[in-house]
Amino acid sequence: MLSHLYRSFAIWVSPTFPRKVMAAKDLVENTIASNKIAIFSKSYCPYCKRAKALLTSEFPEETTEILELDERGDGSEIQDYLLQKTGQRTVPNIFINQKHIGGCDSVVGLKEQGKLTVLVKA
Ligand SMILES: N[C@@H](CCC(=O)N[C@@H](CS)C(=O)NCC(=O)O)C(=O)O
Repeated sequence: MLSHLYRSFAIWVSPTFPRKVMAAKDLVENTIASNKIAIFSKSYCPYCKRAKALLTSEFPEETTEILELDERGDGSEIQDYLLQKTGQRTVPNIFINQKHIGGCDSVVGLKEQGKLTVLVKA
């Protein structure tokens, strides 16, 4: 418990902390802005695998970027920023046409309701 508190404090007082948070914010916003489909994922996550498979097979022609947060040094800053932006901490965290969609359940639900293509082609 004490070591956890110390670690949190050490991160907050670190001179690189504000820079890392800003870099994560810019990266997330640029990824969303420059792609039709942006998927913030973790490589081992089954929900992510399902959502990635669905979106890449349904829309292979669309610009899609997938960031695997567990394979990056800045993954936790990205996840923190996504929580701040969307209220969602879990992955996958998906954006289509710059609109926040949610996770795997949301994408599968939209597909089942026949609403996914409309969102992507908007
Ligand atoms: N209902 C969610 C489930 C997503 C979920 O539980 N993802 C796990 C990874 S498999 C997660 O984000 N856990 C917290 C974390 O990795 O920080 C969805 O459909 O996307």
